[in-house]
Amino acid sequence: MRPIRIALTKGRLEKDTIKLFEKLGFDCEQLHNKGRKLILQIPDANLEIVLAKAADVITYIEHGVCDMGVVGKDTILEYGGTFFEVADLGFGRCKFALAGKKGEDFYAGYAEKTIATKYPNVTHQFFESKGMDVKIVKIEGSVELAPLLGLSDAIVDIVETGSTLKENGLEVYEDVTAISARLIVNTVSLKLRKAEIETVINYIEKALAE
Ligand SMILES: Nc1ncnc2c1ncn2[C@@H]1O[C@H](COP(=O)(O)OP(=O)(O)OP(=O)(O)O)[C@@H](O)[C@H]1O
Ligand SMILES: O=P(O)(O)OC[C@H]1O[C@H](OP(=O)(O)OP(=O)(O)O)[C@H](O)[C@@H]1O
Repeated sequence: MRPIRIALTKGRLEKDTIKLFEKLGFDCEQLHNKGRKLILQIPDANLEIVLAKAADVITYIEHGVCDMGVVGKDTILEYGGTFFEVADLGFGRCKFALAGKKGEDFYAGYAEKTIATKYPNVTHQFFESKGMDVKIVKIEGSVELAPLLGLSDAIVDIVETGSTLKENGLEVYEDVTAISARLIVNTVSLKLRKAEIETVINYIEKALAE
């Protein structure tokens, strides 16, 4: 049987996830010296680590080719899917916020608003919950440009330190939802390899409580 596979979101969540694995006592030598390798071993724990883009972590878990995953709540809210969300890992903290040019009253006037975002589903749900019709424009990155260039009235985007907004003359109008990294598990794996997966979850929960 193959080792339990954990899909790890590349980029901002990588360092803190490795720190957590080290706290569990795992040998993370391969993770530290990965070079361009995408599949790495934690030999002493019989775990295999797969490095993937955020949305792909969910895809690999849903298809059952990875058993567990570490992914931001932002990705879970945007892409959804069938899996168990078993723990809030407490790192990767940031938030979704509605933001726009400083000093403007977003809710003034009756004209339909245009919102630019990398997260159309989160944005749709946010405005639907307010009973407000908006036009959503999908942007792939540096979403802050959209209101500055006059493409949108506001953005829904991730805010962490707030520096990107501040340095571009923008401000938060309203918080949408808090975000942090989550541990997710394939529903079938949790049944078929229950003991092994629960051992990892228990280790993680113990480390988080320390
Ligand atoms: N300032 C931030 N901006 C974006 N994501 C953040 C931030 N702080 C924490 N995160 C978390 O880190 C996760 C990974 O973000 P990262 O920017 O590394 O990859 P990404 O969102 O796929 O972006 P890119 O397409 O630029 O690689 C996000 O899904 C989110 O949960
Ligand atoms: O509040 P801050 O600490 O400034 O962080 C928020 C910024 O970081 C993210 O962008 P990222 O760097 O991932 O680039 P992107 O816009 O190309 O996605 C996010 O989309 C914001 O632009």
